[in-house]
Amino acid sequence: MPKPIRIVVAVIRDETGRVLLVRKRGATVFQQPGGKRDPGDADDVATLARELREELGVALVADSVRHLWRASAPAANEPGYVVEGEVYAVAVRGAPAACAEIEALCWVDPADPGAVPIARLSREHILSRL
Ligand SMILES: Nc1nc2c([nH]c(=O)n2[C@H]2C[C@H](O)[C@@H](COP(=O)(O)OP(=O)(O)OP(=O)(O)O)O2)c(=O)[nH]1
Repeated sequence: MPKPIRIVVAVIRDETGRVLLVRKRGATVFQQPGGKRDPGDADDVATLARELREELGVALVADSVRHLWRASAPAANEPGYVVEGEVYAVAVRGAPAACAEIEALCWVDPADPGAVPIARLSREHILSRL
């Protein structure tokens, strides 16, 4: 078995409780904003701040960050791999927009995400627990 891919992901909610998901260019499923830790990131919060700035053009509100849990699932975009995600609830400053490799955003009701295609980590281990 290959080593799990370690990722750090964000739960960002709007005022009605909907959760922000992103779809990368070339991917079919939506997933949490976030990504792999870079060697230059001091910690998970640094990874989140960098990924949210790159993907959504927003600023992480540092004192909002709350670790929720760790969860694993088959990786959405890398067949044969498992992702192990540290999941954080966060607030951001600014209006999220699809930047860099993000092609689309969507806001879903975690209790009823509807027909949107959603990666397993998000569907089975994040949205279902919010
Ligand atoms: N960001 C993120 N990645 C997820 C989630 N669920 C899930 O299976 N993945 C998978 C997709 C990819 O296979 C891997 C994360 O890669 P990524 O492409 O988001 O991370 P990255 O920007 O740091 O990576 P890279 O382009 O440098 O390879 O984890 C999720 O909710 N959020």
